[in-house]
Amino acid sequence: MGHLTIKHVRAFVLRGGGADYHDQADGHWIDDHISTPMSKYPEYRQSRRSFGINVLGTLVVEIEASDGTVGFAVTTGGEPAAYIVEKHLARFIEGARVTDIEKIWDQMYQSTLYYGRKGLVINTLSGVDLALWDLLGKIRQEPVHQLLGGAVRDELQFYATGARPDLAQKMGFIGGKMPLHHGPSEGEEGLRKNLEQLADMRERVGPDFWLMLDCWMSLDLNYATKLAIGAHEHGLKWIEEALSPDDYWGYAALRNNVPKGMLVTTGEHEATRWGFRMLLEMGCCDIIQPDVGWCGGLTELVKISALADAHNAMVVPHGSSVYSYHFVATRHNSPFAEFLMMAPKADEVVPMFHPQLLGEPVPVNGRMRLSVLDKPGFGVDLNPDCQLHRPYNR
Ligand SMILES: C[C@H](O)[C@H](O)CC(=O)C(=O)O
Ligand SMILES: [Mg+2]
Repeated sequence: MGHLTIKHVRAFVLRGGGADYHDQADGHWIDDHISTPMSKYPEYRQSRRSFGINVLGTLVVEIEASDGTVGFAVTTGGEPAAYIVEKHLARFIEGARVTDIEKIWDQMYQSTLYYGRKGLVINTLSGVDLALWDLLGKIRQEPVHQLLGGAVRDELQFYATGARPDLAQKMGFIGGKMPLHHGPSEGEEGLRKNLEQLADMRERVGPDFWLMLDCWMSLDLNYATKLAIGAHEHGLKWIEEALSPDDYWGYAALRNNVPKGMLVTTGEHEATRWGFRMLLEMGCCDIIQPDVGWCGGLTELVKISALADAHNAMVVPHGSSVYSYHFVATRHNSPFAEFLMMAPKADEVVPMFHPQLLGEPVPVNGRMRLSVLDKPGFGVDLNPDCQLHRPYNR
């Protein structure tokens, strides 16, 4: 096995849902007047697709070993990411040993530093990294959670993100996270509506069910503080991604400002151990939420998680389906996981990356047995019904 090398890497683009989970049709809860950094422009307030949240589409990275085994992964990044894989990163991948994951990561990161570090480039690198882990798992016929050192629990438990925590409660989830609908540019009236929505949901779910608000980078410190104080009487468990991911200082101040017991969470748009080091050392949050498809992949997430552990912070990865399930199972400081409700009305559990993956497991009663993940690699296949497009076939 040690002598197996990588023969080919191929990058494809896919449209419609899946890893680019904001790429949904009209009427989906995920695009219904959600507060964003663009909400200050009234013409971009009603829909995130209006400002282009879904322009990139899904990147599919396929890596083929010299024995013909193929590993793959999906993330966001679409055509520009496919360009980076084929025209730049391929040189570090093809010809390397299938076990060279750490070296390939370092070469991809160092060689893109002058135009990378965060965002699209790290999404791309993450996609390659996840495909390498999938390939190694498939070659060794072991699930990725075993390659990572083994699971620390037999079952994962989930909270649900979506418009209907009351329905998520009935489906067995441990909590519900709602999108915030109104930002600072909608003034006091918007703030009142945000709090009314939370109060209404608290009424429906009773006193003990976790309720959280996802602010998707859209607030300023003053608004976030007022929201947190107002939300405290409705038992808000955490306020998520309230500020710009660049505002480490704002997060540190917000953490001081929120009522005792309320948690501050962020990090889904942060990347690499260096970005998370800022969040952790500056005391920005209680829970970090890296997305394994965006933060640098699994190789980097393991390092980020160790850093968080040393700072007594939990790591609850953002979405990302099987790619995070295999990780969460192996970490003591990841006691629960997120499940993104991709049904348009958030009224049923559907696989998060549907329709792009086959065999994608979902929580049942808000839980997932580890045995469900006991398949080689990440345990999923690409759906052959999805139209793959390879824009930069070398
Ligand atoms: C619901 C949020 O606006 C976003 O679409 C997903 C997210 O940030 C999360 O799951 O966390
Ligand atoms: Mg979020």
